[in-house]
Amino acid sequence: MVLHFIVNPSAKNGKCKKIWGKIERELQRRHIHYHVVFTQKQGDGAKLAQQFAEQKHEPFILIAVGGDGTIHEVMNGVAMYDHVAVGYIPAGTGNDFARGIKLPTKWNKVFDHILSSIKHTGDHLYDIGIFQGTKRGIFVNNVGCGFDAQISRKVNASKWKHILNQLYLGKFVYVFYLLKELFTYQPTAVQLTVDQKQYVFSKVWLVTVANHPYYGGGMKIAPFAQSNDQHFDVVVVDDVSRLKLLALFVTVFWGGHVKMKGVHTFKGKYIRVTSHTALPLHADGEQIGEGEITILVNKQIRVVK
Ligand SMILES: Nc1ncnc2c1ncn2[C@@H]1O[C@H](COP(=O)(O)OP(=O)(O)OP(=O)(O)O)[C@@H](O)[C@H]1O
Repeated sequence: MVLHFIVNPSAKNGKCKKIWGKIERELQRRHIHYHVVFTQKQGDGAKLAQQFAEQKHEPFILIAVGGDGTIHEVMNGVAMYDHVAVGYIPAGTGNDFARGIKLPTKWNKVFDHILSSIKHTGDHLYDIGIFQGTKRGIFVNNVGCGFDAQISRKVNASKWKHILNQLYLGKFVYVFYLLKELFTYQPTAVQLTVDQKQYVFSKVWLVTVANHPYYGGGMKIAPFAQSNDQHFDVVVVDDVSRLKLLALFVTVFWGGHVKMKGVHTFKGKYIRVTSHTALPLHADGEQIGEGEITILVNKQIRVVK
């Protein structure tokens, strides 16, 4: 058997390249046949993954090495092909997908798990979500509408992000924009459809549609979400003061925010979010434009872990 890898050497501020070096030595030490390709820029993960899937006709395992952006791209490339099982070795800064599927934190433990799963054909099924707004695609962690998407949009556009990331101070850019938007963002009326039911909220800060609990590098935004139940958890934050929203960003680290007044939770397979204002949107932290969005549980993919 040959293991196929897609590695994003730039993930974790370039540390992923070193982690791959260690994985490669381990593969050679164990005499495991492997084939590796490296991403060179944004979008390569999806293209390379799709190329693998189209070239191969027998079932195979494709292992992504990088952060949430890398697994997002790889899943987008292979989600429609039933002969691919995906593995993931976390080597990013946030690693929410790894938390979501309960992977060990150390790469060598994940690697051992993958190898023993392969021997015992221990694949797990993972829900794949499809979003359709101004853009269409697959998400693996969550889709966000509103305040949080606005922060990630500002962070990604910031010239400071790259500079501070190099100094391992990238989180400060998030904190800066979180505080800035906390004082300037205008909550808006939102109509939400979850399966056949419709809800109207008047002052929405954010709507998150989550496949598993974790978000933004370990925040437990949807504490009860399960990535294999073929449903998504929806969290709406509506009509809370700016001060309370700040408190929410503390309690969210242990999932305590779901008990706060103004936080509403739902579960469904079909979710639609509309608003009269152009809501900023993200999928797995990547910008996907603004406006209305529809989200569906699409299918399940085999994950080796
Ligand atoms: N060779 C490359 N150079 C620069 N960027 C790349 C390269 N290959 C991929 N990318 C892009 O890097 C971005 C970040 O990658 P990724 O999310 O995996 O790492 P991270 O940001 O360190 O981790 P996390 O998302 O878990 O915080 C992705 O959007 C991806 O498209």
